[in-house]
Parts: sequence; C-alpha cells; structure tokens
Amino acid sequence: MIEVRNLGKRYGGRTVVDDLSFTVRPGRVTGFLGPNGAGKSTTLRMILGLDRPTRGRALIDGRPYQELARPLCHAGALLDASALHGGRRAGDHLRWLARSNGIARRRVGEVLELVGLADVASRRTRGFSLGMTQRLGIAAALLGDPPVLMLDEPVNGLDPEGIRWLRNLLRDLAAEGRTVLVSSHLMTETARTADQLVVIGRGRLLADVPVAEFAATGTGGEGEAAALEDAFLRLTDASLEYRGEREGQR
Ligand SMILES: Nc1ncnc2c1ncn2[C@@H]1O[C@H](COP(=O)(O)OP(=O)(O)OP(=O)(O)O)[C@@H](O)[C@H]1O
Repeated sequence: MIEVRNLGKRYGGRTVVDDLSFTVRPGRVTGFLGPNGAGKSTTLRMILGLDRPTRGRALIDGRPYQELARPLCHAGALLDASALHGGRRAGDHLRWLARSNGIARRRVGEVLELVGLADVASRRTRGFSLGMTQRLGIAAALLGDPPVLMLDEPVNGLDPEGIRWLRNLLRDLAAEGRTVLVSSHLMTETARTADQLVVIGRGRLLADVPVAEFAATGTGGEGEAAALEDAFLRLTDASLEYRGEREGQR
C-alpha cells in the first residue's frame, strides 16, 4: 500500500504539489493521471525519496522509502528509463542492480524473459530503441519481485503489441496482490488498464474514483472512450498549464 498524506512541494516560490492525499491499495492497478506539469513525476519522486517534500509525507507499507531495508525488494520503480549507462550491456546492468540489492543472479534471467529482452541481454543499451529501453526499465523495477510497483509513463515508446503486453503484465501483477501505480496522461489507455483513477491538476487532487464511475461523469456521445476523454478534460480544464489559442473552443 502507498499512502500519500498532505504532501506538498514548492520549487522556488511556486507550489507544484499542493496538500495531496490519496491511498494506493493492493490488488488493483491505479492510474495516476493529470495534464502536463500537473505534478505526477514530482509526487512519484517524493514517494521514492528522491525529492524532499516541503510538507506532508509518503509511506510505502507504513514506512518512508528511505527506511526500507532492501528497497528494490519492496518497491520497484520506473522513472526515467533513459537514465542508463549506454556502454553497459542490458544483462550487466541488471546483474549490477541485483548484486547491489542482494538479489539472486538467476532473477536477472527471469525478468529479461518476462519483458522479452532475453535475446538482446548481451547488447549494449546505447543501441536500444525507446521501447526496448522502457522494457529494460520495467525489468529493473521487477527485479526484486516487489509487492509495490510505481511506473512513470511506462507506455512511452511502446508499440501497440508492447502496450497490450504491458497492460496484461500490470493486470497480472495486481491480480497477484501487488500495489501497482502507473502514471500517464493518456486517459483512454489508462482506463483500459486501471481499476482506480487518481487524477491531479496543478498539484491538487481532482478525483480518486473507480474507472467505471469516472467514465459515467463524461458526456462524450461516441462511446466509452469519448466519455472518458470528456470527463478528463472537464475535470482538468481549470488546471491546464499550457493551452493553445484554439483549444477550449471546440
Ligand atoms: N527540479 C525542479 N525545479 C523547478 N521546477 C520543477 C522541478 N521539477 C519539476 N518542476 C515543475 O513542477 C511542475 C510539475 O512537474 P512534473 O514533472 O511533476 O509534472 P508531470 O505531471 O509529471 O508532467 P508531465 O506529464 O509533463 O511529465 C512543472 O511545472 C515543472 O516545471
């Protein structure tokens, strides 16, 4: 379980996360949505102890991330998949992570199989496509077989087959009883994967609802996808940071 309690973050004089509270429960996929700049990555970084909150706190199974004894075995995360040493081979990258976290070496082979990269384990990551890099990041997140998973925009760079694969993987992981939090700004794709939606705008909580309830608040006339998009745009309209000249007039 992930608990975010009255979390706040200011950069300079600007509040980017504002008194945010929500709980991410095990056994289901929770989508973490918001327009560009809403504060999703900042929130995830605070949960992972990479950014210090200005106020409030975030707990993973009752403890701050920094206090977890073997963090990768408790909470796996994908933040910026491209943050890799390009000269290192994919398998070596995971073996190094495993060794530094006391994880058995055989687990590296298992996660490479799981993400479909077993055949390219000996290739240097600088030659990887965006989709392969994302898969390697997901492999790293799964290395410690953690009960809690946090993925920031994992769909980025994946082709349709990859998106379907990831959707099934996340659902399976949740069905095993894990806590799965996935950020995105893609409403329709998230709704196909997630059971629960946490929506933020300008760092504030806008909604924390089951997907089915969220769709019901939209009025799009062309089926569920349109209703979801409509509900998302209405909810986040007042918190958009960037808006083109003609947007909002349709
Ligand atoms: N290190 C930083 N210093 C100053 N401002 C920052 C820093 N990191 C993030 N911000 C600002 O905080 C706000 C929230 O950014 P964040 O990346 O958390 O949003 P996001 O919801 O993940 O957006 P996106 O969907 O575009 O990735 C943005 O306005 C961003 O410019």
